[in-house]
This record gives sequence, C-alpha cells and structure tokens, in this order.
Amino acid sequence: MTETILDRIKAYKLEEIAADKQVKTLGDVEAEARNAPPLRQFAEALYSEAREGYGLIAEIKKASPSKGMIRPDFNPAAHAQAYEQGGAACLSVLTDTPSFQGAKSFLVEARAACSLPVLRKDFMYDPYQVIEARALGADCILIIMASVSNPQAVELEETAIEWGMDVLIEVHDEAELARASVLKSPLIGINNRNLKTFETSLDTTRTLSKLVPEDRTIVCESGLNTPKELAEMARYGVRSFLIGESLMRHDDVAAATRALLANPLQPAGGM
Ligand SMILES: O=P(O)(O)OC[C@@H](O)[C@@H](O)c1c[nH]c2ccccc12
Repeated sequence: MTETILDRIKAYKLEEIAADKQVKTLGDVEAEARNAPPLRQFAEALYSEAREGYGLIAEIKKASPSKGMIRPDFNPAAHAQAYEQGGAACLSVLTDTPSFQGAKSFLVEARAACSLPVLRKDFMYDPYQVIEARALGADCILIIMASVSNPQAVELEETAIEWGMDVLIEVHDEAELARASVLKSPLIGINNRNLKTFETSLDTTRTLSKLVPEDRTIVCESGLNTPKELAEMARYGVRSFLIGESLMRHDDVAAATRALLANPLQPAGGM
C-alpha cells in the first residue's frame, strides 16, 4: 500500500503526542482544561448566522503543504479581529506545525483577541489532544474520518462532549460519510480537497451534500473563493463554509470577509 500524506502526518503526530505527554501528563492537561476560558457556543454561532446569511468558519492559516507560505506577515490576533469585523461566525486555527506552520499559541492569541468561538484545526488521534484543545481555549475539535478508525472517532467525540466542546466531522467520500453518520455531532464537514492530489473540486460537495441526513448541518470546506461559489453551494442547501487561503491572501482580511458574505442567497424555505 502506498503511503499517503495522512499516513505521514499520523506518524509524526503520534511521536509528538508521546513527547508532549512526557512534558505534561494527562492530569496536568485536565487541570489546565478545567481552568480554561469559558466555552463559546460554536455550533450555535454557526446556525444563527447561516439562518439568514452564511455561517463562516474563517481559518487562520499561515501556510499549507500544497501552497507553501500563504501569509508572510502572519499575526493571529490581528487576523482574528479582522475576521470578526468582517462577519465570520467562528474561527478555525491551525495548530499543526510540520505541515501548516501552525502553533498551539496561535489559537490562544487568536481567541483572546476576539469573541468568536474557535475550532482547533489539527489531526486528532488521542483524547489527550482533545483535552489539550480545551486547555488552549478551543470550543470545537475536528475529527477527520479519513485518518481515524470508527472506535477512535467515537472516543474522540465522547471526550469532546464530556468537555462541552462541539465536533466537526470531516468527510471526503460516501464511505466516510456513512461512517460519520453513526457519530452524534450534527456538524458534517465536506472537504473538497482530494488528499492524494491536493486539488479541490466543489463537485465533492455537489455529490455528497445530497446524501447527508436532513438533521445534520453541512460545512463546505476548502477551495472556496467567490460569492458566486458560495451562492451555488447554497442552492444545494449548504449555508456554512470553512475558508482559509482565499481570505488570508488579502491585505485587508476584514474587507475581503465582508465582501464574501455581503449578498447571501436567500434561503428558500426558511432553512
Ligand atoms: O484554505 P482553504 O482552501 O479555504 O481550506 C480551508 C480548510 O478547509 C482546510 O485548511 C482544511 C480542511 N480540512 C483540513 C484538515 C487538516 C488541515 C487543513 C484542512
């Protein structure tokens, strides 16, 4: 079997987690999580914005494996404020360093600079990381179905629920979507990026959105650039979006965010 990007990421992540546990025990992290800043309601914020407009999870992203450096003058606190001013419902902050040049401290800085709920964007394998997410202030975690087994996904989700956090479950294909459906979280992220080629295609959302059960909320992820694309996705009943690169490339992030959200397609039957 050929090694995928996710296999490589998993290998270094498991080493990182083992090293982190040497520095800080699970007990230490739990104590920090108990003293963390109070939870902000992530899913609620998204729903309330998506009702009439679009629910935007705006991503604080410095670099990526496919594009390299995206934002040289990177400033998590300033970007968080710009996203909030521009009308984002929530933030996503990459905390993975080897592939995305992210950092745990970026999440802490971004969240402290605004009042938006925050997703820890990372590759999660161990409940330790989930509790650590809360210790950093996170309000939501990501579970990537392509990188975990079913029992692992359940374990991560249960830990998040125990600590009061929301969960975004990410899928790329029909099989992953079927596996996601046995989990409890109502937030289903459809990632338009093909993890083998790194290319994005909104066809992924066009196809999978039809298969998502009515009681779940779809978040369309990756490769979104224009109001026109958002409006087209809205015709598929998708009103929530996770966007990083195209906003981070603008000098004026607040203005770019405002412009992207300016003219939402009106919901047909009161969504
Ligand atoms: O920068 P984009 O194309 O707007 O994509 C954002 C987000 O969807 C992407 O960063 C992402 C989606 N799922 C992930 C999982 C891990 C790391 C990153 C991601």
